[in-house]
Amino acid sequence: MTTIGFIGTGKIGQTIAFNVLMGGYTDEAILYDIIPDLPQKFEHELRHALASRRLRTEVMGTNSLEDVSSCDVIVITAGKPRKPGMDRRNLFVENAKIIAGLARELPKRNDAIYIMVSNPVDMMASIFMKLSGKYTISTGDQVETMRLRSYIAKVLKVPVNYVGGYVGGEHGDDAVVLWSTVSIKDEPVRDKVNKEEVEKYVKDIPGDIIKVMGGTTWGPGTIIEEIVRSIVLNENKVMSIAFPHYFEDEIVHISEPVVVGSKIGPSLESLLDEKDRWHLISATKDFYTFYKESLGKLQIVV
Ligand SMILES: NC(=O)c1ccc[n+]([C@@H]2O[C@H](COP(=O)([O-])OP(=O)(O)OC[C@H]3O[C@@H](n4cnc5c(N)ncnc54)[C@H](O)[C@@H]3O)[C@@H](O)[C@H]2O)c1
Repeated sequence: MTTIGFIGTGKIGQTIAFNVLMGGYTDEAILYDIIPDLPQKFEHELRHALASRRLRTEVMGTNSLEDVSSCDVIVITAGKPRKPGMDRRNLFVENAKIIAGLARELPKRNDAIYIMVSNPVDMMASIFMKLSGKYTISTGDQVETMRLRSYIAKVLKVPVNYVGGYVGGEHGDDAVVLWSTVSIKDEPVRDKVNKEEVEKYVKDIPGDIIKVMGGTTWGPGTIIEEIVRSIVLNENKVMSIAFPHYFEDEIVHISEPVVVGSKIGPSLESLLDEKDRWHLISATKDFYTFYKESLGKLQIVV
């Protein structure tokens, strides 16, 4: 029996929950938000969709955090989204307060897996794990990884399943394409693509979507569902998600290709070339510097 909890049922929370429930692999879902009646009405929407698909998943909308306590996997999307032109890191203070509150208030199960989605996602995962002591991952650069593959497939006019490769580091503007992993039909990509153009696309496209559509929903909503599925069904897929790394005196969440199943790991970092590994170390240091400074500003909360 698997129960999945969703903390936050706004735009991205709804999309992930819908995708997960339509996958038919969970027995129960608990939907939680602070907005009165929102999760309850979303519950009805999902019940109608489940009836149409003839799926027997139980679903409950609630405004009580206590109800999420028995879940096996908990997806956290609570928090503010960025506005057009805004950097994800600008959300740090506002969202850290929400995430710190959840880390303190959420009745915890020791063996649950917490999946952070709220931005800046990797730092929110680190804060949640630091304050709650519970194992937390972040959706990290799996979203960028799919943006990378889709763009290369489009420019080279090849089926997207021919394209391999991962993006790593911190989710957002500092993400790095791990070029030693990028391949077409298992052959290294070499100079078949304009690397600068690819990197620009991966970084710019979410902001461009936000300008027109108000937020990114369908891409991340589907990609994050795949992370949930890989954990629940123990599929052991290699994905570029961020998991806890111990650096200096902090836990930091940095993405690199790693096996994702009911347990996270092993990492495939040792298979990357020297340049890509150097980029990951540099991303870790940069993360740490910003994170430490920002934690300092949050002294009242943390
Ligand atoms: N990791 C990714 O790839 C990715 C992709 C898309 C969005 N996001 C991030 O996800 C977050 C949510 O985005 P959105 O578009 O769904 O925003 P949204 O405003 O539509 O939804 C956020 C929801 O969080 C709820 N909320 C706020 N505080 C809460 C609390 N303490 N407990 C429970 N719920 C609470 C709000 O009531 C709201 O319903 C943002 O930080 C956004 O940047 C991340």
